[in-house]
Amino acid sequence: MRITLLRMNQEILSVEQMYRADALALAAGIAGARLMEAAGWAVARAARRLLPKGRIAILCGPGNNGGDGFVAARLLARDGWSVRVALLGAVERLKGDAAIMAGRWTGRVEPLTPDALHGCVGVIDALFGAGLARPLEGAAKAVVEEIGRLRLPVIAVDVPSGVHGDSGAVLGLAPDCLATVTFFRPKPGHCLLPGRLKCGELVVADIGIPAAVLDEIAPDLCRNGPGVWALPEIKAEGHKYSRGHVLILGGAEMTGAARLAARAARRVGAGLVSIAAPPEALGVYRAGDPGVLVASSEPFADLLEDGRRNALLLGPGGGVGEALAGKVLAALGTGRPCVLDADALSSFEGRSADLFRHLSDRVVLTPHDGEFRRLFGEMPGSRLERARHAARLSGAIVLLKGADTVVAHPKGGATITTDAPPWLATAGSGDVLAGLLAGLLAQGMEPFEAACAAVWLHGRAAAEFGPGLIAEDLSEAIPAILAERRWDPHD
Ligand SMILES: NC(=O)C1=CN([C@@H]2O[C@H](COP(=O)(O)OP(=O)(O)OC[C@H]3O[C@@H](n4cnc5c(N)ncnc54)[C@H](O)[C@@H]3O)[C@@H](O)[C@H]2O)[C@@H](O)CC1
Ligand SMILES: Nc1ncnc2c1ncn2[C@@H]1O[C@H](COP(=O)(O)OP(=O)(O)O)[C@@H](O)[C@H]1O
Ligand SMILES: [K+]
Repeated sequence: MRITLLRMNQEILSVEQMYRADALALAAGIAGARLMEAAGWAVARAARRLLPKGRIAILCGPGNNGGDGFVAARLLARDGWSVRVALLGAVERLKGDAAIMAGRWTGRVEPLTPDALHGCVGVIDALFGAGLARPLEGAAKAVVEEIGRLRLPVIAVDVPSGVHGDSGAVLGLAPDCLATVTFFRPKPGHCLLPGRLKCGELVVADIGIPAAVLDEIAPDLCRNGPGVWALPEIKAEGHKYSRGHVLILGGAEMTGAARLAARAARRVGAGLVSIAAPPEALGVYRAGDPGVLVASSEPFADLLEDGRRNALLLGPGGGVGEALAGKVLAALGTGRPCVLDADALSSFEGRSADLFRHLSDRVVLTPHDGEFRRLFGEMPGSRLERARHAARLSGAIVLLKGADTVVAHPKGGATITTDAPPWLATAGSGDVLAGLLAGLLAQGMEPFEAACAAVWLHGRAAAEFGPGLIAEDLSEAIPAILAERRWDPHD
């Protein structure tokens, strides 16, 4: 079964899917040269907007990325810009649409060397796009190094040359761009680090590929945002139990973590939040926020008996060890939606199979990279591939935290969050995320959507607050975000 993302209008296409989109557009009777003209037009438009007026170096590669460069050169020259075109390889070796576009360029074509940059105030990087197969070397490498030395502003065509479209990895080196103009839909490499940081502003240009090709391609990856989930409604006839009851397991030592999570769960709308505290720490928790219910965590099974406690969160400050592992298995045994974070994950280091056999897509695992390694070992591939693989392997939803947080469903769907600010990297911020997620689960959201929504709200709260943020601030920024009635699904 494929999972359907709500109003999936922020799709991300893999490089292979993008080639298929191209092929389907051609099969529908749209000429390749027309797509390339539109691509080059979008690049020229971005260049006019962003590059300083002066001589522009247009660096063309041996494939279709270079073809887009030739179109941009022609359009800019026609508008009176001074351009200098340099090609990697010989014009006679260009093929297909790239050869056609080189033919339509009537100016000079110089060989690609760092000299081509001299006297230029900006660069269009049309060396390699989707076809990048290996690290930059020779003349391409030398020119990109020189761009860095000269600190020239660069607009990349499709991707900064050297950035891998699927993984966001930099093969060898890639220019730091002012903007990147890609076509039809973004690719994972624009969203994952370090590629995203190389891109600068991302412009996604419509080049005439009909959106209907997506019916055939059926993408299962998208950018996270309000377009892909809907927050729970607050019902007029509701009462606190109908808004759900979150049960959070607190620890004996790190008592702040569960309290941060509890406050977040309440702010995001859970009707009730209980912290289950070890007997020796009950006093600490009882002295905390008065609106939180506090109960002894011993015996934990008793607390799980009341089915109204419909969303469970274990791990923040929980203390790594057998005791926590046992409680995790008891919580999973209820079949209720469950968030496993931090110590709940680390408690299964070296014995992850013991955990995985109890997981399902009602469970969300929320590791950062370190916890991920403890649970899943060293895995090859991009963060997207790793999160997807881990979700398949464990059977749970995996929310892999970081600057480019990935949420992956065991049956295939995934999102990447591209707009969380870096000042979220502060102690306790992960506990708040776990609390937001548990609070949304308690209100009945599907776990995958709840995970995506929690990540987005968390990032948005941090963005609204700005630098200087500490974990305690995050929950306080949530009400203003919930009050935003008009969410543009395209933003
Ligand atoms: N797919 C689409 O719908 C469209 C694609 N267009 C452009 O087409 C591009 C893809 O074109 P191509 O498939 O021709 O691929 P590229 O133009 O990215 O590069 C392919 C060529 O570069 C060589 N190459 C790859 N890595 C190299 C390296 N490190 N050093 C030296 N040579 C290397 C390959 O052997 C091949 O000859 C896109 O990035 C985009 O710019 C646009 O024209 C518009 C339409
Ligand atoms: N550079 C960054 N940019 C955006 N978000 C980040 C960055 N670094 C960390 N985060 C986010 O901050 C949170 C940190 O969580 P975590 O690592 O669990 O910290 P803690 O355990 O201290 O709460 C995660 O949501 C993560 O995605
Ligand atoms: K490029």
